[in-house]
This record gives sequence, C-alpha cells and structure tokens, in this order.
Amino acid sequence: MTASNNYRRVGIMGGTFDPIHFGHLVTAEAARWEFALEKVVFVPSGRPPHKKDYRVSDPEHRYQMTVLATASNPYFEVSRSEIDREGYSYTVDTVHEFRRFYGPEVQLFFITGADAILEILTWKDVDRLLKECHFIAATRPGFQLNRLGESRPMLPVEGRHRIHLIEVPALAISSTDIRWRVQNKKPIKYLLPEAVEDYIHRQGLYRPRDCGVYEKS
Ligand SMILES: Nc1ncnc2c1ncn2[C@@H]1O[C@H](COP(=O)(O)OP(=O)(O)OP(=O)(O)O)[C@@H](O)[C@H]1O
Ligand SMILES: O=C(O)c1ccc[n+]([C@@H]2O[C@H](COP(=O)([O-])O)[C@@H](O)[C@H]2O)c1
Repeated sequence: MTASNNYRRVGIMGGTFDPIHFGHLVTAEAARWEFALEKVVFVPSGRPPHKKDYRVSDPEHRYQMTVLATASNPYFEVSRSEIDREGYSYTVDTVHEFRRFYGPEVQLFFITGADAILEILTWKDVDRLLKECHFIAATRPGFQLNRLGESRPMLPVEGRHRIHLIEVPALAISSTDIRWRVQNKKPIKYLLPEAVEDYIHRQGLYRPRDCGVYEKS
C-alpha cells in the first residue's frame, strides 16, 4: 500500500473479482460518496476461504483486471495484500494489516454485497472483525433487506451498529454470468470496463479450454 496516514475514513472493497465488473465499481463509488471515504482500496482475494471447492482464475489475472478497471478513478486503489499473503485470504487478517498501516485513528469500512453480509457469522473471527472495522453492505438485485434484520440479533451486540446498508442502482451483473457468457461466445460489452473486456479476450480467460470458470475440483 502506498499512502500517507492523513486519511480519516478508508474503504476496503474485497472480492474475488473473477472478473471485476460494473456492479463492483458502482458499489464502491456509492459507498465512497455516501460515507465520505477518502478512498476505496480494492483487495482481490488471493485464495477465497469460502470458495475452497471451486477453481478460481490466477490471482495475477484478477489483480491486473482490477488495476485496469479502477485506473480512471483517482479515489480508487488496488492492494496486493491478499494476493501476496500465504494461505486462505481471511478478511480479519486483511483488516488487521490495514489497521497497522493506517493507525488507530482511521475508520475502516469494509464494503461488500448485502448477500455476503448474511454469511458474516461464518467468517473467521467475526467478533474481532466487527471491533476493527465497519461494514457497508450494498443491496443487490433480489436481496431482501428483512433477511439481514433477521440475522442481526445473532451478531455481537457491540458490532450490530457497525453494519450499514446502502442501496446501489440495481445492476444484475455477476462474475458468474460474465464467465458463462465468454464460454458461450455471448457479448460482455457494457457489463464491465472495456479495458477488462480486452484483457479477457487477449489472455483467453474463461474459455472452456483453460476454464477460469469455477469448477468443482
Ligand atoms: N452487481 C452487484 N451489485 C452489488 N454488489 C455486488 C454485485 N456483484 C457483486 N457484488 C458484491 O461485490 C463483492 C465481491 O463480489 P465477487 O467478486 O464475488 O463478484 P460476484 O459477481 O458476486 O462473483 P461470482 O458471480 O463469481 O460469485 C461481494 O461482496 C458481492 O456481494
Ligand atoms: O474472512 C472470512 O472468513 C471471509 C469469508 C467469506 C468472504 N470473505 C470476504 O468477503 C469478500 C466478498 O467475497 P466474494 O466471495 O463475494 O467475492 C471477499 O473479500 C472475501 O475474502 C471473507
């Protein structure tokens, strides 16, 4: 990470980004704006802990695509933190690293889809995580807000007020669908930045042959 310690609120956008798409970018920008974040750092997952049974594209490809996708936004950065770390990429370790880097006075906001937040009780060290950072949960198409209300009482009391919801324009875009489209020779234009689309075609990602598509191993 390259930054000074002057920032008061920093966003962390974690994801597999296989590939990154406009759903991720719109969400990050909405969170930045609504929570007055000084910047949003995208953190491509090295080895996603919850996708152990699936094959994920090479981290370097996912990192490169994230760099290309975020290059035009001066408030966006990309971190190699999880890519370069050994073992599974647990968010609690990443947040801890950010905390060490930015110091105790900076508020950290982990940005994620509201569907992912529903699973947060299964995340590693959730109690510690909720002490270290806030969560911004973006609603995505098909998500019902009341389902989050149901799981809230199960969270540690002091952590409940640290989960904030935002609504983003309904973008029914997913990485799964994009990979499927490439495999089936369907257009992906306007679902993700042009530079990422070019990268996918140039590198031959998601074609049946080299199958960056998740597959049961
Ligand atoms: N269209 C979208 N709108 C809002 N949030 C999204 C959208 N797509 C993904 N997210 C959120 O962004 C984060 C990173 O997502 P991820 O990289 O897994 O993308 P994905 O499209 O959900 O991938 P996949 O289809 O492979 O599961 C997750 O918290 C996810 O909920
Ligand atoms: O730390 C965990 O236990 C954990 C469990 C599930 C998901 N996460 C993180 O949540 C983010 C969104 O995950 P995904 O699969 O939707 O891309 C990503 O940064 C993951 O590393 C983290």
